[in-house]
Amino acid sequence: MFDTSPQLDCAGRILRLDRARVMGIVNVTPDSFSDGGAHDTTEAAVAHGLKLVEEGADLLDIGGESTRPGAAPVSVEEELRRVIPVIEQLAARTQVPISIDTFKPEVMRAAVAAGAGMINDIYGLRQEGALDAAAATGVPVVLMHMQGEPGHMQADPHYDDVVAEVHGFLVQRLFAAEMAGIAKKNLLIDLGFGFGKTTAHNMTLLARSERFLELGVPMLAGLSRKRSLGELTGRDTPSERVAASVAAHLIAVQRGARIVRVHDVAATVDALKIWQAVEAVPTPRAD
Ligand SMILES: Nc1nc2ncc(COP(=O)(O)OP(=O)(O)O)nc2c(=O)[nH]1
Repeated sequence: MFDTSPQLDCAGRILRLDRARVMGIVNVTPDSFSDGGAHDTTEAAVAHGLKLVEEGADLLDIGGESTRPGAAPVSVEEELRRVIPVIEQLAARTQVPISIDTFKPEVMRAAVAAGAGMINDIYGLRQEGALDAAAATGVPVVLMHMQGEPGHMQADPHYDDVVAEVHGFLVQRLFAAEMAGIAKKNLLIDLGFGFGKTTAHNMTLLARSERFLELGVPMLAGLSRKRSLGELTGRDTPSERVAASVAAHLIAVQRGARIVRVHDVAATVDALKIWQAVEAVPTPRAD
């Protein structure tokens, strides 16, 4: 029987989605909310990426601009200076697919030319030129929901029906991407936890994740160390939210997520091994 499970061709590096996959976060930024400054030189970022692959990351997500509320905007030149050397070195020194976390078309093109095999866009390709740039690269694209802009999205997020509104947004972005020439097999969605949402909104979306499976594309979930997890646990320091992050991503996988975007790769890989061991238990035959 041929393998019918979906897979992504990330510029020649195949990411099989026969089981949940772990995307390790490499923020080459001075101000990311949970690890800003920890890896903001090329050497430190490359070393961190290699460590995450050692820990079991199935792919890496390289980011050069923090999206946390109030983060300083970064120019195209500065973002390229930060991410391109890291992508080049990681692509040369590891076999896993490399994703670029950017919404700028110029960075998308340059990152793929440098060896990235996936685009992760928190704006869902809404910036001028992003649809065409992503289509031209031919690599898979993550379309994420965000209400508002990073600078003020958390001021007072409001929805009449957060599930319906996020669903409608993603339907529209999937349509726009396909109209721009991006094949549906190269599209993924992300509910955008923490991007213009309260903790209640985030938990509602997590609880109803399965609602989005009907869109027919793999779902990515990114709750790692986020503020909502801190609110629910009382853990004010992002690095103290590992258990909460693992729990949230396990639930996301149980409710349909195929990729989880995490800072804490080793802990997440271990948790998913338990999940997969239980999933592997055959269903008893109905006699
Ligand atoms: N697809 C996707 N991409 C994302 N990029 C950044 C962040 C924010 O987290 P982080 O990168 O840790 O922080 P910062 O944006 O401050 O660098 N979250 C997501 C997410 O949930 N989904």
